[in-house]
Amino acid sequence: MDKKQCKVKVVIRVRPPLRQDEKTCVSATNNNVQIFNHRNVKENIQYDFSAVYGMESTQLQVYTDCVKPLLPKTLNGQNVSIFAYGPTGAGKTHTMLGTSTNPGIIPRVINGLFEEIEENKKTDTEDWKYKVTFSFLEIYNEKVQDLLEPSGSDLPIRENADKNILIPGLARKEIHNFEEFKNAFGPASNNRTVAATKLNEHSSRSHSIVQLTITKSKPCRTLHGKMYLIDLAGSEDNRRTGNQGIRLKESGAINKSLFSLGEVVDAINSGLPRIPYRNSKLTRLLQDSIGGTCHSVMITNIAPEEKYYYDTYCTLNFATKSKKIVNNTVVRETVGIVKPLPQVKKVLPIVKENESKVKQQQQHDVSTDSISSDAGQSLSPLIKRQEQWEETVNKRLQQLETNLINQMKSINPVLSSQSSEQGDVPQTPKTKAIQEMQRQLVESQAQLRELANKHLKTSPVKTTTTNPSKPVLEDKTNKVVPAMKIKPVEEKPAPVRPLSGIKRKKVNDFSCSPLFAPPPGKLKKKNFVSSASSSQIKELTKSQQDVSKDAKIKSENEFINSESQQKRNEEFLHTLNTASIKDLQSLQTIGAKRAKLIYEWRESYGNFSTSEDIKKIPGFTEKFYEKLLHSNLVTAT
Ligand SMILES: Nc1ncnc2c1ncn2[C@@H]1O[C@H](COP(=O)(O)OP(=O)(O)OP(=O)(O)O)[C@@H](O)[C@H]1O
Repeated sequence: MDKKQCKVKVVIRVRPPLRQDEKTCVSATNNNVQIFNHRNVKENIQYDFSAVYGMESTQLQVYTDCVKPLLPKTLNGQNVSIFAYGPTGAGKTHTMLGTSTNPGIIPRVINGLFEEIEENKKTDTEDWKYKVTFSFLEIYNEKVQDLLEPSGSDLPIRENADKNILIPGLARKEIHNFEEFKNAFGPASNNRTVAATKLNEHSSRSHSIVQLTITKSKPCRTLHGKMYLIDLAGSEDNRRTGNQGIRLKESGAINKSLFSLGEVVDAINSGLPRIPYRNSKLTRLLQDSIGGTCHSVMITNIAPEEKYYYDTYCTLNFATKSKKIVNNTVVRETVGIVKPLPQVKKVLPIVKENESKVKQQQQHDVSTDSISSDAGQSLSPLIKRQEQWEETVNKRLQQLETNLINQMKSINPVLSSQSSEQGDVPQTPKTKAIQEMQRQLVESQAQLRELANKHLKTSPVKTTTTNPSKPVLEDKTNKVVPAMKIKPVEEKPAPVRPLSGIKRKKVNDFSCSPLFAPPPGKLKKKNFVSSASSSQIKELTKSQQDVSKDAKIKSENEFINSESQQKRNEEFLHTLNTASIKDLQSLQTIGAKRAKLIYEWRESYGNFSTSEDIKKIPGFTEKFYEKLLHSNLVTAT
């Protein structure tokens, strides 16, 4: 079989505006979609696809072009999947199901199959027998549910020895004509999980899947074909859907499985050897019908209204990524209204270069099979290198520290526990020795700070002195890019305090400088005190010189609680609202994709009123926000 046929074909369908007075931002021609950013009138983005169905397109046209040619393949033992993808309210259900007066793909396929069978029977030279069965299921909140015979239980997905995917217990109904299908499908549709959201009165809250199996047999030979017709749940921006509670939970499951589907489509269309089918029920189910020797079409539905701009933009990017790799000819270009032509020429090579980077990143992602919400975050090599270095240093420090604590405890566990309870250490020769030890500790802390400052001046991530108010990052290619301010660690004398008072703070309660940010969750909260003989102190002193984190932790905690935090916060918000993609990327924990998302969100919806607003961007979780805020506020010092 021609390998090209195994790719996922991606087409676009634009639904007409639902109200005449709504402003639109999409224009479609045969192979091209343009979207206009109402916030930036100079910008329109163009996407090329092998097929684009505009607002005037009919159900018949979409069916005839995209689906009908695949019916003979199913009848000859091949697997096919057709799915409608897009944001909520963009026309997926309309495309797949339609209405009684304007039927969509599902009813047309059933009719078409029986017509095709009749035609085949007329021309078949051998006595083939045909059998068509259908099942109807939904995946709701990652649970597989039978819609033909609902039982409420989550059906398992299995793979047999021939690598066919099966759902034991799923009802299957044989049908001989369209009427029989309609009679079974109609009532079953009422079992589907549908609810009203702010954007769609009848929003599908699950992926609904019609599975058709077609058996063509004659003595000693049987061909098994399978066709999936899928109305995917809509990708959702919960800021606009107003989803809460159960709707919000549904939305999380929907977005996660769509993300997995995107990964699978990308992997297939990139020709990767390993496809991450197992990351969601949806992709697991589709394993034998998408990629490999199967034929798949993704009909990408978009809505033309301005209010859908960001959804449309994201959806087209999702679709373009797939399409780009299939044909290698897709051009995504940003054209200035004033001088469109020269800009087109300039942008093309950059897009190609980005394509190869994206491809490399995808290969890495798929090989590690990661689909966490952080999967989209790709750290720049510069920051990665720095993080690796920090981790090594931190591990070493932790090890030394643990040794020190253990040794102290082994020296005098009784005193250790007493002191931690009572807070005071009696003045004995041993405690004097401790005080000496503390003094040395403070000294070594100071030494470490000095080293840290030296490192900041010489490390690959460095500040320039030309304009202290606006430091820059310099990368290996000697390109100078603006960055967040990185100040050297402040030279504050750390107060001498009894060891009994030292309490380790949980590492993720604070974040140290870029040099010494500890890996999360490695240190545990500990109270300790010790006393030691002078010989033992000698032994420990060497370790203490390396262990100087306490003073650092304290000074940074002081900073976090200081008044200037508010100012830093404002600066951080300012960066979010004004920085270019490159600048955003230079923030701690923000990778290329997230930087782009922040930038695009800002372009679409305007400035963030608080830094917390970035949680409204899909994929920016509370946890990520806290990590981002914390590390950048501290880094900025
Ligand atoms: N091509 C079209 N022509 C006319 N009306 C359409 C078209 N596409 C969609 N609509 C109408 O737009 C509205 C939303 O469409 P639909 O319910 O199909 O969206 P959806 O993408 O399935 O949304 P959800 O993901 O929330 O289920 C419906 O009222 C539908 O009739």
